Amino acid sequence: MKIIVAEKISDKGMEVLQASGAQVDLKLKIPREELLEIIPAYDAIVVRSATKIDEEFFAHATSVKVVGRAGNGVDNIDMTAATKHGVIVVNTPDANSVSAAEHTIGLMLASSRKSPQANMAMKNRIWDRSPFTGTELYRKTVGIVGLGRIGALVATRLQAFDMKVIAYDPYIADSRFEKFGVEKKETLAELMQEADFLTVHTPKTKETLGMIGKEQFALAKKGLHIVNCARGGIVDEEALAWAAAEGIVTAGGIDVLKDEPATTSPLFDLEHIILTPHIGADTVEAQDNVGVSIAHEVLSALRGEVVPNAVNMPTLQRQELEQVKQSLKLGEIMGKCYYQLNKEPVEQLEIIYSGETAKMETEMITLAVLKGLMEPVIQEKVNYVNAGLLAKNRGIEVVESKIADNEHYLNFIQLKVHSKEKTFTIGGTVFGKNELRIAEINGFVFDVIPTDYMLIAENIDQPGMIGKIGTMLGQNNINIATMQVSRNVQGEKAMMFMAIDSEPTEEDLAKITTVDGILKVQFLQMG
Ligand SMILES: NC(=O)c1ccc[n+]([C@@H]2O[C@H](COP(=O)([O-])OP(=O)(O)OC[C@H]3O[C@@H](n4cnc5c(N)ncnc54)[C@H](O)[C@@H]3O)[C@@H](O)[C@H]2O)c1
Ligand SMILES: O=C(O)[C@H](O)COP(=O)(O)O
Repeated sequence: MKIIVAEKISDKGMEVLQASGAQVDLKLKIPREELLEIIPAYDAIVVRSATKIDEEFFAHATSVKVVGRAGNGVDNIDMTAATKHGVIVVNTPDANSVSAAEHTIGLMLASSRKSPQANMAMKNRIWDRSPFTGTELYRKTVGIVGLGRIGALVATRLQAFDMKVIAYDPYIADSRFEKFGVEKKETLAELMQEADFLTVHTPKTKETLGMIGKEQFALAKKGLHIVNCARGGIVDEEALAWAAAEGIVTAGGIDVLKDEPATTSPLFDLEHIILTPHIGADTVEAQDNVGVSIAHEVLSALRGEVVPNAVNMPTLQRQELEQVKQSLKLGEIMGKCYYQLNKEPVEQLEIIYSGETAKMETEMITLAVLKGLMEPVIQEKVNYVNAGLLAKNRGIEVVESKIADNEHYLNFIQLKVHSKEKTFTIGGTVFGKNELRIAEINGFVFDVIPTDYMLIAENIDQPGMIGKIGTMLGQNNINIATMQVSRNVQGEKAMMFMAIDSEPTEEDLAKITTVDGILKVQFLQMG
């Protein structure tokens, strides 16, 4: 296993990676061209916010299975491209939140008291108190844009300063505002009109880029203090410069700029706006948390284990994952059967979860079914990350339904795979903790343990069929481990389901079909 660490993570994080036995190459500040040249040799890459992980990167990164973002924001990673290439992106969304929140408050206090400017004067041996009259936070109104992890930490901390906290976040429930004692504002305009201090804590998205612009500043009270410790560009830099020139914004602290690393921005020339070079997460504690967390996540993802913070696939808590683990296996096995038994392209995949399975988090099971379904016929690697997208691209409509009760089984998954001409069905259950069973194929009832090699034969329900097929397989040196026969109407079509110990050749199968009464024989590779 080879892992490249392209941006600095803590020594503790490096130690976790190295202890895994993987080859870990630290390549700080590696030029882009060089990175693209060497990346084909790596299984995983660890980055922070400075490395662009885009389509061009993935086109070169042919062996990369995991991108570890040692931090929170993933706006430097093209998630669509990662998903398309089946690469898992993991991050550490919580590990640096406290540091970012504290830096936000630090910027708010420092800019309000002009501490950095006073420090500069002192270092120039100037003792003059008069330019540094500041403003208190006490009893002022702070407007928070985005009441997520960091927004909420900032809110509770500022309440200790006796500030009135109002927030605008149209994507969260009212209960979250209530939980943090924050007054909800329905519109950004309302927030802008009431705030004495404004701080943004949204991700960088199409919607949030430039969301605090000239129009918003024009609504603000004169003397607004502003902080951006989220992402550069959410507060439009030109607009902020304009608002400062107009006396609308009189203080501010900005940790993030639109184009980083930045040496040009209208903000560099603003006396009352203090700047830091994206250091919100740069504390010993945050970097230790981030480094250790990302190391564990990357290693888990590489081993195909639980990844709690996978950004581009459904995540499950450890307990939920334990619950669905066997259903994932069952779903994948059943999905795998379709193209081995049918040649018609799938139009619609119906997945019916019933009994206890209906109460589970089934999103991942559906992905497991899709993974199994497409793996036998697709050249690209199919995994939980790209299975949904690959199915969509192949025009497969996925319909899930849940039925609380199942007459016969405690838990049951049934697939109805619809092609243009017909519908193939397969159903299965998990007995006890981990006993998988195929319980139905095309209306024939079974109780079969899926094994690596299986044969399915359709035959006329007449005496002597089992003996004939057994003899035929024996002649070809194929041992039957277990066998079940199922029929619905006496004398009509029946089905035999056999677990065999070795893989038959095409010739073996052809010979069996010559047996009188055998209608069809197909081999299934389940493992
Ligand atoms: N400066 C740093 O070093 C540093 C450190 C950590 C995180 N960050 C950044 O801080 C930001 C917040 O991180 P977080 O962990 O709190 O994220 P989060 O996902 O927990 O919260 C973001 C909140 O923003 C809200 N939101 C999204 N779009 C919105 C919109 N258009 N209007 C209003 N609200 C909107 C969401 O509903 C959510 O509640 C991110 O941009 C992250 O990258 C920066
Ligand atoms: O999103 C984050 O986690 C912060 O912005 C920190 O980014 P960094 O890891 O590049 O410091």
